[in-house]
Amino acid sequence: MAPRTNGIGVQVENTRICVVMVGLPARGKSFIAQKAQRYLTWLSIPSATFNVGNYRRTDAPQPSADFFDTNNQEGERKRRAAAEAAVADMLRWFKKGGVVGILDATNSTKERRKWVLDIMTQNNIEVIFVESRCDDENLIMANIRDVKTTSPDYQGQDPETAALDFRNRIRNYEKVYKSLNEDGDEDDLTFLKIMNVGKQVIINRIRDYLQSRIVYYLMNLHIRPRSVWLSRHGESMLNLEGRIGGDAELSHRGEEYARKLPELVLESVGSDRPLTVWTSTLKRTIATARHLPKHYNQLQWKALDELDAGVCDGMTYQEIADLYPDDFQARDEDKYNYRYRGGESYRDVVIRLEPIIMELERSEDILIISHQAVIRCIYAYFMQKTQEESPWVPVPLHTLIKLTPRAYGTEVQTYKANIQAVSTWRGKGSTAKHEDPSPEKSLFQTH
Ligand SMILES: Nc1ncnc2c1ncn2[C@@H]1O[C@H](COP(=O)(O)OP(=O)(O)OP(=O)(O)O)[C@@H](O)[C@H]1O
Repeated sequence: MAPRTNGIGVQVENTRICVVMVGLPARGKSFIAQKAQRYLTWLSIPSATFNVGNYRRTDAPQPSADFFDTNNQEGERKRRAAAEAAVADMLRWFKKGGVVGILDATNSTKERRKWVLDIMTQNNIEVIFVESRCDDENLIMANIRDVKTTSPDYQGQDPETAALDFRNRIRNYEKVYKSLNEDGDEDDLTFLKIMNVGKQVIINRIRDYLQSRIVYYLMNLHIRPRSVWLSRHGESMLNLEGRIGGDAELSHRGEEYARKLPELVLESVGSDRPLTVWTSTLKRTIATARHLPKHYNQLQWKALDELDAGVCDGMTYQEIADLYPDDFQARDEDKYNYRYRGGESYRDVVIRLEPIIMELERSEDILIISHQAVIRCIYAYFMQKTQEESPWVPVPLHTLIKLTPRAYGTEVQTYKANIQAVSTWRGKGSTAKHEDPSPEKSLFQTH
């Protein structure tokens, strides 16, 4: 059997990594875990998160702070049982082909970390500990209000009482908490310690490529409020003819969209704070960005160029179906993996977009003007679309999409320019030049 590879080209046949989160409550462990899982899944690396709190809730659905007191034996027993159940499930999942399993729990004592390390090592699974430390009281309280008072642990309770109880829960953990290698005797462990949301990071004994990708990604995360805007170029001359690829000029209506875009952006930003604009290197995206304010920084990325249709570049779908019927069918059957002859697949596009995603994570407000397939891939990253779904997502022309990352997900808003354009969406099996996606396919709530 050929070795399994994935979106970052790593052979993962023998690699299995358990990422063990470490840190007091409300330090963003679940936030970090779900982002890492989303990134790895997007790159086709089988990954899953095992949240010990979810296991504990089956036995203790709404515990008060004293449940987490280390002198509470009943509480200790139940928390230990929850950790054991999560680890057992993770091991079963690894046996079925999992590659990166994330253990989302406080793991705040050396004993607990050693326990996980021993089990994983016995099963030939590498372990990286990822600790989030934060001593910014304001941020901790904001986190508690943001996500903890609405947690199932406090369902139906007064938010202020819940926040207070959660603060007390943290105090119970603080009594026994040991930061990674705090006493100098965990120096052999592989770990990443993130202090105050990346102000300082410590990296210890990172070994292979996949470990270093995970660490690099996590080092780049930030939580400053921001949005990412996505727009396709204005309608092009080839869009009018229903031809794919090429490097055409904008149509008359496409030009109109380019002129309207600054107003649309201003409306959706809600202030005159400047955005950084990334376009592809193709004429139609550069022309679409041309009327944006001069004080917006603009950058062209080759990685944002449209999916390369190889020998089919410049053809209509009907021409492709006539000339390459087997290819046409193969693409419909597995659009994510189908690679045009001499061109690219969606999978290839995701690989070349990986540096874009990394840069997006590091950045603040960015407006990306790119192409249908590329925007589908970026959208899939933020919205966790599967490989089956993402190549079919309708991304209409003359529409601005605003993505705003939140604690555990991404909010989407769309702004229509109300300038007519052809539809370039195509349903499975169809060779129509311009087909409207059925209303239920329309994903976006429009402004
Ligand atoms: N590195 C970080 N340091 C502090 N806060 C962060 C960090 N990363 C994300 N956050 C914030 O943490 C909040 C989410 O908290 P989260 O639920 O992930 O905490 P947790 O550590 O998993 O808590 P618990 O142990 O109770 O599950 C979000 O509001 C997010 O903005």
